[in-house]
Parts: sequence; C-alpha cells; structure tokens
Amino acid sequence: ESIGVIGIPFSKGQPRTGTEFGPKVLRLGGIVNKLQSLGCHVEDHGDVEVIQVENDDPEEKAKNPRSVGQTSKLIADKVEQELRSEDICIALGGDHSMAIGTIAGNARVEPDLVVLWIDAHADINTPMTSDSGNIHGMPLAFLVHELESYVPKLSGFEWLTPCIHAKDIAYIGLRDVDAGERKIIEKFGITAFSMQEIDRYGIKEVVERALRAVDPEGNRPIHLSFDVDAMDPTLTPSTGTPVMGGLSLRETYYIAEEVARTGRLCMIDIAEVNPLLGDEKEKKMTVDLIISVIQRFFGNRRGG
Ligand SMILES: CN[C@](CCCC[B-](O)(O)O)(CCN1CCCCC1)C(=O)O
Ligand SMILES: [Mn+2]
Ligand SMILES: [Mn+2]
Ligand SMILES: [Mn+2]
Repeated sequence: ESIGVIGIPFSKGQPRTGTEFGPKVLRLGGIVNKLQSLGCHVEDHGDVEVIQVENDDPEEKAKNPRSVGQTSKLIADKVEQELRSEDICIALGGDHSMAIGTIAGNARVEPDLVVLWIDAHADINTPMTSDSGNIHGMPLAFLVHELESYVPKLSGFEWLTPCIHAKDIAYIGLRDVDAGERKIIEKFGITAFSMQEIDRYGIKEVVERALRAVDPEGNRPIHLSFDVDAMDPTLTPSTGTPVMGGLSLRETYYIAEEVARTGRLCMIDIAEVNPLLGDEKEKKMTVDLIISVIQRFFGNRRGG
C-alpha cells in the first residue's frame, strides 16, 4: 500500500513548548526510510500550516481555541486530500489536539471509520469538565455526536461537526482519567480497556475485545490515534504528561502487529512527542522506540 506522511508541528493544545518539534525529530530518526526499507511506498508530504492567533483568549476555559480550531481545519483539509491519493496516512504530531483535524479529515473519506485510542488518558473532557483547559485533553469531545449538545461552539471551530459515535471508539492503556471523563465513558458506554484490564486479561484478549467491540464484522477502516504517553515513561520519557505503569514495549508491539494484521488501518496519529523534555539519551530512546512501533504497524513482524 502507499503511505503518505504529514507533519503537524503544533503545540497550542497544551502549555509546554516542544511538541512542535515532534515531526522534525521523527523525520531525523529516519521514519520515512525505515518504512521504505520494509518495502512500503512512502512519500513525505511535508508539514501542515499551523495557525498562531494573537490574543487568543480562552473561551469556556478552553485555551488557545482559535489557534487550535483554525489549525484543526487545515489539518482536516490536508488529511482529506492525502487520503484521497494515498492508502494510509501517518500524521506526525504535535500535541493530541491534532486528532480533531485528523479524525474529521479521515471521516470525510472513510465515514464508517472506527477509532482505537491508545493513551494513558481518555482525552474526552468537554471545556466544562476539563480542569486544565488544555484542548489536548478534549479532542474526542469535539468529534462525538453524543456530546454535541454538551460542547459549546468555540471560536475557530465553526467548521467542525461531530463525525463519530461513542460506540465507534475503543481505548487501550488508560490510567489517568478525570471524573468528568469517567462519567462520559459510562454514560455513553464507550469501550475502555485500562492498564488494569490489560493486567487482568492480557494484551491479546484486550486487543481482540477492543476490535470486536467497535468492529464486530471486521470490515471497518481503523483510525489509530497513538499518544506516546500510552507507553511506560521508562520507554518514552520525552512527553508532556507521563504516567507510570504504562504499556510495555512488547504490549505496544503486539497492538501494532494485530492492527496491521486486520489490513484495515487507514490512518495513524503519533501524538505528544516532546523532544525538549528529557536528556539526549531519553530523547533518542523515545524517538527510536516510537519508530520501531510504527514499523510494526506496517508489516515489520518480530517473527520475520
Ligand atoms: C487527564 N486529563 C488531563 C490530561 C490530558 C492529557 C492529554 B494527552 O493528549 O496527553 O493525553 C489532566 C487533567 N488534570 C488532572 C489532575 C492534575 C492536573 C491535570 C487534562 O488536562 O484534561
Ligand atoms: Mn496522554
Ligand atoms: Mn450529529
Ligand atoms: Mn492523548
């Protein structure tokens, strides 16, 4: 299949500088040629233009709404364009607010998509339930039909309408979920496998149950949104909201290999790489392990 890579050098969904350099360090880590070496046809389509609005005052406690909303529109347009010419798109972020645009854009091409959200966090706060006001903790709330009446139309988001249903989402890796998010997950019956379920059932069972829950017929395109903080911080320390007790490298490889085996992966987000956090060794380990995980989504199997 043909793979298109886009960069999303964006950081306004959260307060720390550094995620804007995520695309750069992943490219320098050799992501494009390491995928080409697997026999994939890979083309790097450069970076999405990001918008930084002056005096971008918070609305409903959500910070930088105009910068995030306007950038998300450009992301959606770029992803839509990409997916009309490539089989698969890899979006290199950038903070996780990027997923507003990547999922909205993907859904224009694949309206029947399901979302696997690999993350320590649920990222489904509304502006009202969020205690930080950081939009990287809210992306799914802007995308889900069932939350439409709970999420105010912020400046910059006029273009966006919800495009997925709660039942189309499955979480793997949760271990830091806010009270408001817990209520939303329960109220709408969102499929959620925290680290506790992974310890109870094992990763094989969790991946099988997650896929069966969102795609029982095994025929829907998969949008996989990978927050690098899903992995244990000893593996990916260069990220802004690390939480101990995360996915092992083997569990992460297993997820990637099983999703690859479906043959239905259409888009991957790689979110929350922040190369300004950690020392040189930690930055290199973060980048190298992420690239090794990405390779597993594209046919690189441990068994050869
Ligand atoms: C759990 N929710 C947080 C973190 C969101 C992380 C976004 B991601 O993209 O990296 O996953 C944390 C909210 N507060 C919890 C209590 C302590 C202060 C932060 C939020 O800011 O909404
Ligand atoms: Mn996270
Ligand atoms: Mn609707
Ligand atoms: Mn996230």
